[in-house]
Amino acid sequence: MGVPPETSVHKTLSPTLNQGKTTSMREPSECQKTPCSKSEVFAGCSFSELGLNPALCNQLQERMGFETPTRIQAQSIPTIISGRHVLVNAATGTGKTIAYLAPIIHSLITYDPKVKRSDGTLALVLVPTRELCMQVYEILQKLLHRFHWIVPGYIMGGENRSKEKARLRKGISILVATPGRLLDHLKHTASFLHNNLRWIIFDEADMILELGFGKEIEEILNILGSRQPEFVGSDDLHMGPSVDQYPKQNLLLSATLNDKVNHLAKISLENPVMIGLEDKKNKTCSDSSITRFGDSNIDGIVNIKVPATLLGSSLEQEYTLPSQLVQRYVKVSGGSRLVVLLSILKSLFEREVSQKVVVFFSTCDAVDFHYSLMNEFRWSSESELSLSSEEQIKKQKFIKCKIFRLHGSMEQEGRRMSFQGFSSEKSALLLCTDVASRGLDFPKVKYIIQYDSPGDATEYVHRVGRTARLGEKGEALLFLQPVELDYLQELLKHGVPLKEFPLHQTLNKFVSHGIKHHNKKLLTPDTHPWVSTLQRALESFISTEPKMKQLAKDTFWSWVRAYTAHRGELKRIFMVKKLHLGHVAKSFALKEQPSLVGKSFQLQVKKRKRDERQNKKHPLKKRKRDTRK
Ligand SMILES: Nc1ncnc2c1ncn2[C@@H]1O[C@H](COP(=O)(O)OP(=O)(O)OP(=O)(O)O)[C@@H](O)[C@H]1O
Repeated sequence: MGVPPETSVHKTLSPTLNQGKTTSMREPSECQKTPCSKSEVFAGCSFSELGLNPALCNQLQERMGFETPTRIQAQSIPTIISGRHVLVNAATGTGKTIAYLAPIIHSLITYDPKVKRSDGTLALVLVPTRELCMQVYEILQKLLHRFHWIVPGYIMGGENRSKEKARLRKGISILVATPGRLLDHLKHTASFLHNNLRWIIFDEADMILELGFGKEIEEILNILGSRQPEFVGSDDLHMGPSVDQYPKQNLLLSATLNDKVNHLAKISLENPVMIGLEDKKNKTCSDSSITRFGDSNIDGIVNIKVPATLLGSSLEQEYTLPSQLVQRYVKVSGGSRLVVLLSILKSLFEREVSQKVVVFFSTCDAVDFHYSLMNEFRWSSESELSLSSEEQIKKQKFIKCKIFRLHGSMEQEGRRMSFQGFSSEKSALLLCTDVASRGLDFPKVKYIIQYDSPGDATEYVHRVGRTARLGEKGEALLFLQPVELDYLQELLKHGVPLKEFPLHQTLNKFVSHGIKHHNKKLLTPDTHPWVSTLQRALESFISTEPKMKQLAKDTFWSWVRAYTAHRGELKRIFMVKKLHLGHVAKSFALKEQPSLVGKSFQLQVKKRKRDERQNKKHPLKKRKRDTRK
């Protein structure tokens, strides 16, 4: 294998580890701004000015249609080419994937002699979810179209291990992987060659750790010999490759950072450059200096001492959200939630011919229930009671659009089809859990609805980040019950202010036949005739469909269970005892609250106890919401 051309840059680096030191790399005034329109997302330079190989620049332009780099790409690409370890913290949808893939491909293209499959894996991209794994792999395939000798590949949970083994045996130059499956192959696939590994990239680094993969990551770093020496225990020393043939470079990227990333940064990054951190954090760094785009003179970058925590506490982190994103909340009591959700969705899909909406739920059951309900519930604008049989036939789907679902309990093939189907549709609705909240780049999503509130502000940021990407417009709506309104203060602590959604405007659009005129302004969602009419229709539908009724009951139980799973400060806001469970039942179109003493509920309780026992063993995997990735 050829000698990497950038190694000379490394000679200027201190050969010793520089733990606790980072470098701030900022383009004057440009990276100070929140991305708020296309002109502020993109940099004022070309890909070739960043020093990228001309053939790769062509590929970016012709195959991908990318004329200009984004600001985060303009900052990251030259720094990564220079060989420095990097930590990138930038808003959702700002092009972080190309920011790390382009410089790695650039470096691999320039290897002389050329990279061969027998060199094994040279770059490893770690991602938290299977969908993100597929997405990064697909981008890689496009980028590498002209560079057939550099082979992309992926390994992830849910796939066939033997087929993966065969692919690894042949050799994969750039490998995208989920942590569990990667560790499995590192331990059990002898033909997986990785001693030439040069790059490890943690995409959505905080999520990988949030999911409880901390131990796996440490083990992976040990096996790959990429853990920083002073953090390697004596037992681990034998695990890495005997000779570090080429300089290693690790990259961490995420739109949000947390305390656990501090630890990962410490054990995996050597003297890193920090890109995209907000002003506030840099102010804590006394002697930061500025490096311009394309400046690979790393002597010009001053290392800065950072406090004990590299990134500050996640409890106080201010998040950067695209400012063109319209963020609102809607206050709805439990009993009217379902009708309000369906009404908002109906009006969104009637408003625009091509509309893409994502709705987040807390549990897999909730996704399945609403998916079945929205597909099966039929409606006519006439009042239910006055319908003749002929009119019954005219009843149509309430929300007329393609509906997809995505959650962690689905079969792999179903997940793949939903992911690809929703991505390729021009107009569609996706019902999902947080499995879809990270990194997924569904084109043209205009509206995000958080029907069940997110765990914490970080999750909020990632969920809404599925819209308003790359300077595009987008709207986000958070459902809150009156007793949950303190959550707005939680968001505000992180610099996320929300305005109230004018719900009456949406509800007033719907005519409810046979109901006498009210003063519309005085109506609340709970007293609105449209809400009660639709609620009655939904309850009558559920009561006549035994399967749906059982699903509604199961969903009610698991929803209550998930509601108790909020952590820390949020426990104070989301308290089951503050909820009216009869109203919660109405939100599943049940006329009565299901018993909390029945057989099914006992099964749920047993499951919760089992989870709690597991949580004691694995404290990081605490949430009972859908955390399966
Ligand atoms: N230079 C560019 N010009 C035009 N489009 C780009 C450019 N770079 C990336 N994109 C597109 O921008 C979108 C967002 O990119 P990407 O998914 O990498 O963002 P991200 O910052 O990783 O987001 P998240 O934090 O949500 O993971 C993608 O559709 C990608 O193809």
